[in-house]
Amino acid sequence: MGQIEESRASCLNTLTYHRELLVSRLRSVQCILDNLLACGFVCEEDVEIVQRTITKPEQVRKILDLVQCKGEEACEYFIYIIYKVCDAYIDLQPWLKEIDYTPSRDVTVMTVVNTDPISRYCEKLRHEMIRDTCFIMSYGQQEESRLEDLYTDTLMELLNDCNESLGFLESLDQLLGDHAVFNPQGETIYVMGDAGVGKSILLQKLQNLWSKKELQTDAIFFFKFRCRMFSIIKDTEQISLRDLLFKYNCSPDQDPDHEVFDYILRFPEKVLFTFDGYDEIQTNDLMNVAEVVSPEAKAHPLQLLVSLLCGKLLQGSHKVLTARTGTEIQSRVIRKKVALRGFSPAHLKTYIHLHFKEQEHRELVSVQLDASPHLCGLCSTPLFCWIVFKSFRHLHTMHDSFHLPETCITLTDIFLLLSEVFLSRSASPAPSLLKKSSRCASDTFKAGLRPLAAFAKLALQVLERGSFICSQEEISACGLTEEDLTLGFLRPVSEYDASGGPATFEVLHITLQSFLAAFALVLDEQAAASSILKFFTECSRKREPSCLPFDFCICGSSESSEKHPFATNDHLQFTNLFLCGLLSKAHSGLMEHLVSPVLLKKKRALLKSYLSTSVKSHLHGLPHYNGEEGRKVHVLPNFLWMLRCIFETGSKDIAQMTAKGITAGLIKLGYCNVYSGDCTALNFVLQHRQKLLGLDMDNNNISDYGVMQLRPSFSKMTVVRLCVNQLSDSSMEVLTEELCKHKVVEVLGLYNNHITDVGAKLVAQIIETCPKLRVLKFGKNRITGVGGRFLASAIQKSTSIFDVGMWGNCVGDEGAEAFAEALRRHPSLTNLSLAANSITSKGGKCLAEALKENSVLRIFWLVQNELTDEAAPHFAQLVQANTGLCHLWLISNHFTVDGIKHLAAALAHNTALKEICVKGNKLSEEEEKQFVAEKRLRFH
Ligand SMILES: Nc1ncnc2c1ncn2[C@@H]1O[C@H](COP(=O)(O)OP(=O)(O)OP(=O)(O)O)[C@@H](O)[C@H]1O
Repeated sequence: MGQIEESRASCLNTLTYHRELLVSRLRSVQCILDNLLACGFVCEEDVEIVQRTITKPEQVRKILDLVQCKGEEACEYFIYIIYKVCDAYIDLQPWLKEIDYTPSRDVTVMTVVNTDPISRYCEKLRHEMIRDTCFIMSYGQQEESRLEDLYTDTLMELLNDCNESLGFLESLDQLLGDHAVFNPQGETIYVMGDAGVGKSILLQKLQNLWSKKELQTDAIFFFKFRCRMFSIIKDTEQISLRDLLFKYNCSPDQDPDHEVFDYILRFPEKVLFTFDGYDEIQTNDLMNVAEVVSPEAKAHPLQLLVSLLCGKLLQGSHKVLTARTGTEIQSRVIRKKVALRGFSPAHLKTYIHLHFKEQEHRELVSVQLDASPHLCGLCSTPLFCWIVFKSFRHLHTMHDSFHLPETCITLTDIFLLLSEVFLSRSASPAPSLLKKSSRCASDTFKAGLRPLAAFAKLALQVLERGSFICSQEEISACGLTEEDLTLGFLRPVSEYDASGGPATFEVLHITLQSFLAAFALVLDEQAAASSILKFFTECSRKREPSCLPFDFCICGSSESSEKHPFATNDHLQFTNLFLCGLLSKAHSGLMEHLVSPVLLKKKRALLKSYLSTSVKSHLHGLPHYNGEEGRKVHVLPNFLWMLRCIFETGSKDIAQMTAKGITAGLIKLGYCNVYSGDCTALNFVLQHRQKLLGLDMDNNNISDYGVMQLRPSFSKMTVVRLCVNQLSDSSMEVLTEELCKHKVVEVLGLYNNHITDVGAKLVAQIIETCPKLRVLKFGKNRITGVGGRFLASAIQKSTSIFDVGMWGNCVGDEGAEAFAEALRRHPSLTNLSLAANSITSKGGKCLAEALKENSVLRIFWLVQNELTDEAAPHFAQLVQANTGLCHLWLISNHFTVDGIKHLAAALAHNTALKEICVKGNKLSEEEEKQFVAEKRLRFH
């Protein structure tokens, strides 16, 4: 009791003693008053008196006077409020620590209600965010799926500023963390990915986790924006940062003193922003928009956006920005970069499980997918996967016999399926009545032609004026009724208009808008037939972006945004692609029901002739250069779009002509954002190739499905470069079968994939069987000593191989010993890297001993291993043996000055060695200096 008394007495004293500090730091007066009133420590009149006082410090003084005169209990309760509502009294938390405050048992039974505007606002934000994010955007308007029921992880690859892979994110929490930050000054986390890969859904998941307090972050405010909104606002409209935050998200209630905004300005690090779809901003020169530095100033929302991204406004706030791949963004603002790569095979399995509740459906779909790697490739893009699954479910429910198309389904097929689902919904009263009826797609399209044509016309109109949004008037002008809107092609949008203006709509997905626009071009019987080519012309006018990794980062130049306002023109490319699909022979059966066959034929001929001419001129104009592997050509992303279009047309003639037109011996498609679905298109062309060809597809996203699609083309491939492509052992099975059958491969690049010892055994088979194989790049996989043994033993038997890269595996001493055996008197190997392979002195000794008998090896990399001075005498003997070795790389091992002395002494007996690099070993700067005379011993 005595102790409690003492602590109570100390609360009163504490308030007196720290009065000045409390007066200057206590801000949220209302919450204190509300609680004091609720507990009866003050009365209504007291509250009024305090509220009548004008300045905040005066109000605090009054409250302090009141509680102090009410006694110790009131004083302790006063401190307890500050302790409990820590968000609102963040400035006083250090003070509580300083006075070592712990609430007494008596006070903890008292209730404290958080009526602070900041906390209330955070609650409101979370509440609204939960409401806005718990469902995945409804495509059919009738059905909605809960995000948590359907969200499936996707591959999230971390990239550096030159777009080189830094591995994969394991969870969404890591997105906001410091891992893989390459520019600490930048404040924006940049998430990029192709159409439909799940950028918006990823943000939605992030928002949903935050709203449920399940995201690891200190952010207590979360503002979400869709970028297309920024350019929809009139040029003349000027708004303040406060309006941007509060009008376009939610606004604080009962905050007469603007405490929420003040708090945001004071603690920007508590704020998290997401900006979705930066590519959708329609402005000519986004990079040169004038920045705003004052939070009070009014400016166009785009200026506010750019200023937020650059950290001129709310510096220190967290920002996640998404955009389509290829969108140009100033690298100085980017903190870290993540590329979304869609569903992996394991993710796809999970998604099947989540999507289909019925076991029968799950099994049917799995069987059909297993039979078609091409379909799996397409389904690695979540949007396409969703459409395929949704169509399957709908059509399977309606018609007993529905199966997914078996061979070579195209993107056009996928969007036709979606349209059929939409149209059939309106036509069919209840699925059960129709069950077992046979499906007739052309009947569904014929019956739905009026609304379909109207939606298509609308989509084209909107696309032509470079927009994604349409008004109610435009909708009516196209002849669409309220009932048509329920079909599912459009959805209402509210977030663009803060003032509650008339309703606007958007097509459910931009890619669907492109599809509908293409449909309109085909259906149009009024315009000249040649108008189908308008977007081709537009795309070819645009500056061709480069595939090179570093070019992507160089931006900010005004020339990049030429005539067309969009940052990328993917949506136009997609329109062209769908046009090719709709005009293909494969779809003529359907299209002839919808448009006059004569006109259709005319349009098809026009398209074919255009494609032929442009493929020819494209291939002709590509820059060729001579490299080690012969005459090369580095193709540009436009070439990829051409391949996609050719595949959609299904025209063997054009494919043949393209295959013939490739005059170079090697095509480089590195960093071109090729995904697994594209490999079918590539194969469609390459299968017509007679001559041998090298294919460099390093740094793409083709996965095992892509390799399966390329299977027939491997017969002609001399160079197979598939580095950084997420390949697993199953790809090695395909490669081994094909390459060993045809035996023409000379270069095999498999660096940085997910290959294990199982795959290494298969690759060993390739080395043994292919007599022309010269180069093997196999670094950064998951090879241990076991796999190392297979490879070394195969290399031992090869007489052609001269360059082997094994950097960054884990072959250890077991692998080192095997490689030592292989190297002893090996006839051809001149360059070997066993860097970063956990090799200790034991393995190092074996290697050095064996190499004494090898007179062919010129470059030997043992960087980043665990060699110590114990191995030094053996390497010294190797050096002394003067075998012909020119470069010995021993960087970042554990040699000390004693070990290096051995090497230095041995160099005196060697004439062939150009250098031994020993940087990053265990020598001080002073110790390194004693070797300055030996120029070939390099520490830098
Ligand atoms: N992680 C995921 N889990 C489940 N479904 C997903 C996921 N990601 C995407 N989807 C499905 O794919 C559809 C399209 O995804 P989303 O709109 O996020 O693509 P996007 O990358 O933003 O495309 P765009 O660049 O064309 O706007 C979603 O509506 C959803 O049905």
